[in-house]
Amino acid sequence: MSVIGSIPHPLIRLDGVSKSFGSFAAVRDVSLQVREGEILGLIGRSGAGKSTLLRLINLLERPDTGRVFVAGQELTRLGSTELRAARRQIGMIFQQFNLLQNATAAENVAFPLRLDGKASRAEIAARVDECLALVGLQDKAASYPAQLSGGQKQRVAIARALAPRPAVLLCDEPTSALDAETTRELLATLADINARLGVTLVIVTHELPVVQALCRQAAVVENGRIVEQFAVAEAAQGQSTLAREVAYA
Ligand SMILES: Nc1ncnc2c1ncn2[C@@H]1O[C@H](COP(=O)(O)OP(=O)(O)OP(=O)(O)O)[C@@H](O)[C@H]1O
Repeated sequence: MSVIGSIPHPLIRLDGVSKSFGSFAAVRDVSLQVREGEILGLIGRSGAGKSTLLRLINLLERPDTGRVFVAGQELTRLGSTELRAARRQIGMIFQQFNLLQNATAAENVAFPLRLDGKASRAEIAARVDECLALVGLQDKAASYPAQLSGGQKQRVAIARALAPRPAVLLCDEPTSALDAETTRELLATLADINARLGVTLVIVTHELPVVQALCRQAAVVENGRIVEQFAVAEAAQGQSTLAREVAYA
């Protein structure tokens, strides 16, 4: 099923992707296209397969069948060295932030750049400053994760994900551990990153307000399939009751 129709030169394209865990089919024959600069929400009930679908985009989960393309490259054909290089195009953030606890905010942001081994110390330091500024955390460069609030930790995670200048940012329930006010601020930061840097966002959430606040497109995931896809502005006018039911279930 092609849910966003046929987009010329989509930035992300999944073709007939399936993934099972043992005998359980978590994602079933999903096809999806995401245009460059898009903000797409994947919504649905717990266990519907949203996170698995997201992780198939950067091959954190390898599909059993189907093909995955990002920025014109078929990831499902790449060997491990090429895949590592291709993944620089794809940043990711998680519900529980996944920061290195024994490293400062600046060291966390520098981590992917150090791993990459291409930039000089001075270049890394400049990029770290830039990325912490993007998320409004320059003054926390020397703080450790334990000294930061949940919202600040997620901002460090965003800065770290952006450091290698990805084209795509995958967000797996990025606000589920945050209160309402912090959620609003974080979603504004993500919208700003999309607008200023043109980074394409794909965000998994079970909260419809998150989709309404941030996304332009939404896809409803149910039993491992995309069962509905819609433009969020239309849904706000009351055209998608299914989405509302699913998200609030
Ligand atoms: N590594 C794994 N091994 C076994 N089963 C898994 C694994 N990852 C996911 N699953 C199962 O696949 C199904 C889909 O999981 P997934 O995390 O993609 O759902 P989700 O829609 O993101 O739900 P949630 O919001 O609860 O995370 C669930 O039933 C889950 O238990």
